[in-house]
Formats: sequence, C-alpha cells, structure tokens
Amino acid sequence: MATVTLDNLRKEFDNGRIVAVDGVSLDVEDGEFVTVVGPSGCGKSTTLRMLAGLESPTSGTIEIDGEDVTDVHARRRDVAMVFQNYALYPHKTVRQNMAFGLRMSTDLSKAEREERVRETAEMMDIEELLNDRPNELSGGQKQRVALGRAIVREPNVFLFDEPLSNLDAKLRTTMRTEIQRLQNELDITAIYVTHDQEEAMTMGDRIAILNDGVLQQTGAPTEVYRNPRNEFVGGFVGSPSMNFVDVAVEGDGGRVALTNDDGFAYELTGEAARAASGTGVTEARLGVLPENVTVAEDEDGLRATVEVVEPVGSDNYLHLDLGPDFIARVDSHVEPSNGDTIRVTFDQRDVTLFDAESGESLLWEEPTERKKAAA
Ligand SMILES: Nc1ncnc2c1ncn2[C@@H]1O[C@H](COP(=O)(O)OP(=O)(O)OP(=O)(O)O)[C@@H](O)[C@H]1O
Repeated sequence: MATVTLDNLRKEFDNGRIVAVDGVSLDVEDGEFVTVVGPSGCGKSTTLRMLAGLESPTSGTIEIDGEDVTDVHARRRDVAMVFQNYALYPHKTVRQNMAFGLRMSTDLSKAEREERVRETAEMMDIEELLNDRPNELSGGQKQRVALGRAIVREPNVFLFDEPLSNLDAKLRTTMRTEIQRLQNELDITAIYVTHDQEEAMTMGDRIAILNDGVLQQTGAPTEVYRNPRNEFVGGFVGSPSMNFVDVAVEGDGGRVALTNDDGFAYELTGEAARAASGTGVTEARLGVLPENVTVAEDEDGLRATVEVVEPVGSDNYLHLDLGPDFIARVDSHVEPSNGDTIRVTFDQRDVTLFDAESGESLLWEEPTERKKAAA
C-alpha cells in the first residue's frame, strides 16, 4: 500500500500549444480506490502516464508514499499499469508474460518467480492458460492475464487505463466486480481511469472528474452526484444526470422567484432564498436531480407536459417539457400517457443554482465530513 500525491501537475505538448493536464492536485490515501473520469481528450491518460513514469510532467510533482518520484524511472516506481489493449507480448506464453515483469523489476530467483506466477494464476483462475499465447485467448482471458501480470509484481500502486473498454457489456460488469474484489483483498492503492461515468461511480471510493485538463471535483460518488460543484459535473455524473432549467432570479432575502419565458416558475423561501439573493446573480441555471422531481397529487406545483414515458424496470423516466432533456424519475406505477399534462414538485433543499456565465454552483458548500477532516 502507498499514498499517492499529485501536486499541481501540468503537461504540455507541441511546445505548449496543447495543455493536456492543467494544474491537477490530488491526494490518494493508502488502499483507496480512486476513479478518474472525464470526456475524451480531458487528460486522463496523460495524468496516469505521468504517474506511471511513461511521460514526464512539464511542471508539478508526483509523490508515492511521501517520496518524490517525479524524475524516477518507471521501472523503479513500484506501480503496475493495466492497459485497455492488454499490452501482452504476443510471442511469449501467459507464464512468460507474467514472469517477464518480475524478472525486470525484482531480484527474485527463478524458482521464486515461478512460485509467484503459479500463486497469482491460481488467484486469477488462469492456471489452465499458462502455456497459451495471447492470440489463443479471448478478450476476457487476455484482460485477466493482463491483471495477473500486474498483480504478480505485488506493486504498491495499481494504475488502470480504461482496462475494460474492449470487453462486451456483460463481461465488463463481471470484471468490474473482480477488480474491486482483488483491490480489496490485496489492499492496494488504485487509480482507475475511465470515460464511463457509471463505471467511475460504481467502482470508486472516490471519483475525480476532469475536464479540459482541469480537475473539477473530487469526492465520494454520491456526494459528487448530489452536490456538484459546477454545471459540468452535474451534467456529467449520474444516469440520467441532473436536470437544468435557465431561470431569471428575482427577489429579496425573504422570497426569490425563479422564472423563465417558457412559463417556468419556482419560489425559494427562507434560507435558500437568502442564499440565492445573497449571490446578487440575476441569471442562473436551476439544477434538480431526476429522482427529486415528484408528481404532485393536487393542482400545486409546476405544470408540465409529458413528452415520453420511458420504462426502465422498477422506475419510469418521464421526459417533461420543463427544460432540455428534463427527466422525472418516478416509480413504475406512476404511468401517465404521452402528451398528458401533469403537476410536478421538488423540495427547495434539492435545488442547486448555477451561475449562468461561469457554471459554478452558487450554493455549493464543502461537505461536512471533509471540512471536519481538514480541520
Ligand atoms: N503525445 C502527445 N502529443 C500531442 N498531444 C497529445 C499527446 N498525448 C496526448 N495529447 C493530447 O492531450 C490531450 C489529452 O489527451 P489524453 O489522452 O490524456 O486524454 P484522455 O482523457 O485520456 O482521452 P481519451 O479518453 O480519448 O483517451 C488531448 O488533446 C490529446 O490530443
């Protein structure tokens, strides 16, 4: 196990014309599983490659277990990386693929290496494949071997670069659980890069969201989902993600009206009104999570037309005309017809307001546990 600290990491390419990673700072605790997620090109792989020692930072530092490894050779970093394309040696057998890394990075005797390979193969359930070559294996088997090859070295830190993207949906789900089980069992610090927010949310103890090379927010998956720091995060995490409605903000400390020209009207009172009016903002984007929008029994609430009812098992997604892709996630027994006019409500405690210009949350507060931990 080891801690990992990235401090103000920056990576430029093409003489500074491309800034792939822009001032990323991240602390990963001993044994923690952190997922790094963001859209294509946001700098995930470059960050991970710098951590592995495959790319050197333009500026900033990387520490593993308190030791500055920014300029330490990849082989001396005690990290193991698992890649999307498996990166197995095609002419070596599974046994040789697994033993090779051991030979390069440890001083073990041949007998010790063989013993370790055997133990790891057993743990990964790939003993039967030890004499096969990569082209004789299925995608799932190749990924198990790639994992086994990383584990056999008993690294302090595991780095995963989209390791499951080439597998079909079912196998991906199985392998997610398998990776989590192994990480738990071996108690290894893990940093896992993916563009798939669902994978990031389900696998990570903590999730770090990158956009344009800049770290947007880190936190426990539910914390980030419920309390996004900015509009990008709100729109990126969750399936379906947060709903947004453009609104004008008007009022004083007592009552604040959020309205728009499409007939949307919502009123904040008390603490929420004070907080919203205190920002002085007149144009904002209201954010509310799909599961916090409920169908009202009476004539109170917002009038909305049901565009489509989308059944998803135990829930129905009601696509409403309140904003672009506005979804209410309701129990499957709530089943209006397409085209029906209904009333919906949501609690003002579940409302987030984002600055229309910057996209930053106007009401965001540091979660209490973290505040306590930092104190
Ligand atoms: N060797 C390189 N030379 C020039 N530009 C690069 C190089 N490597 C990465 N980039 C650029 O840096 C940016 C970040 O790339 P990176 O591969 O880290 O993103 P990513 O989030 O991993 O994307 P993806 O999910 O598509 O792999 C991109 O604009 C990419 O084109």
